[in-house]
Amino acid sequence: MPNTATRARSVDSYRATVDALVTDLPIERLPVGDCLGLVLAEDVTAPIALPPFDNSAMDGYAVRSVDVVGASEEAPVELPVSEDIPAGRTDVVPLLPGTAHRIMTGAPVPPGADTVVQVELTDSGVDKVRIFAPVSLGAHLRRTGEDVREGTTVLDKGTVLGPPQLGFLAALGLSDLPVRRRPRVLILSTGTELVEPGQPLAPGQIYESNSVHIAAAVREIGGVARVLRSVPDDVDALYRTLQPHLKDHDLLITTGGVSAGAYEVVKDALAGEGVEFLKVAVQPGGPQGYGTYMGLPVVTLPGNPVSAALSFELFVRPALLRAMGRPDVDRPVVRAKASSAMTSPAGKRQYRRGFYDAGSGRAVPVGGPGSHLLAAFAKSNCLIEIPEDVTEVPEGGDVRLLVIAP
Ligand SMILES: Nc1nc2c(c(=O)[nH]1)N[C@H]1C(S)=C(S)[C@@H](COP(=O)(O)OP(=O)(O)OC[C@H]3O[C@@H](n4cnc5c(N)ncnc54)[C@H](O)[C@@H]3O)O[C@H]1N2
Ligand code: MOO
Repeated sequence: MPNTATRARSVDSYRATVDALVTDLPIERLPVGDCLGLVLAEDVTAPIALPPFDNSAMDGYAVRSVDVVGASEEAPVELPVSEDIPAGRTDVVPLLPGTAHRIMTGAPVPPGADTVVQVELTDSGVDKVRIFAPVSLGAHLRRTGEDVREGTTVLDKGTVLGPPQLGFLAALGLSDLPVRRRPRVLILSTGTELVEPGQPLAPGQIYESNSVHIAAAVREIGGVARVLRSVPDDVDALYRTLQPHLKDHDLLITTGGVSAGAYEVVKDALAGEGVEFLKVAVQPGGPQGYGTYMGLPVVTLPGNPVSAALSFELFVRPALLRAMGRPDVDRPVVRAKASSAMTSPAGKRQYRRGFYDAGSGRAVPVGGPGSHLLAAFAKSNCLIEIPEDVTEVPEGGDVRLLVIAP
């Protein structure tokens, strides 16, 4: 008697299941330079003002504006230069009326000065300077607190820390930040046919690529990926490989060995050990598994490379981003016109690899629906979503896209 298929879970329901598996990551204080892509766990208050002191925006001369009124090419104003103030000078020497201090960009403006004359408007004198143009009061001064006032909230809890935010927080003197730490993801590929890239390939063997893709996808969102050497279709080898690493990770991702064949190593090893196997109504990515093995949350992805990648994209990526506290768990969605007709199986949500051209508003399917078509995936920038109740999309039909690359 043929195996009767149990009803497949919907994409949305399975996404919620995987989301619930991955717990929120703990809050830690991490060095500011290690926080790229992480999320602030508390509001940040400015411990100092920015700029912290009045300083010059130009290389030139600090003066009193009244002393240079009426300066021109024909009638330059000459002032004695009594001090030289490079950036970093920390002692304070007031400017006396009728004198100038030579000053560099970023150096503190001396008390008494209210204006900076840029060097190009002078003869660059060292002991005395001739000024050839009038300068308006306050020119080229960067005032204390003009950017940030001390004690104000400058970034809110929940802010994603990109280069501008990190540079700014460093400028405030913050050496470490309260963030949800990176998820540590353990990755294990399975399959006796797999060979590491760089090694010779015997007939019947293929290069192992899933772990490279999944690890890169984990790192792209700010996670820490640890890739184990792939295991053959041997349950004991799988247990032995996993055992030493179960403790220090937040999630285990396996690929392969979850469908209906005779050598399904992941299913054989983990079914009954806290991991449940099921079918999801999606193509690619039908056979899936999830659960907790020896205390470690596990997601078992199907082995076909596009299936594994899409399963990560649809189910695991949003769960990890949410656990990191990221507000932006979903890919940008756009609507476009299909450049050619497509078919899709009834009752399954299909994700076709595609190329979205924002200029024309068209989505071009790249390659077919097959879950082995890696070259097409590598040339795609979007996933074309064909809903469960749609079996045919006509040329020019309206489609929804997930934008996955620029
Ligand atoms: N009788 C059935 N057969 C299959 C079904 C089914 O429902 N009934 N489902 C098919 C679908 S859909 C998928 S997806 C695959 C999933 O199978 P597994 O998870 O058991 O994956 P494997 O059989 O181990 O591998 C599938 C395919 O992918 C290649 N592979 C595996 N791992 C890697 C890797 N790390 N790097 C590169 N390529 C990899 C492997 O060589 C196979 O060609 O099952 C279908 N079959
Ligand atoms: O569901 Mo499989 O993942 O289509 O190739």
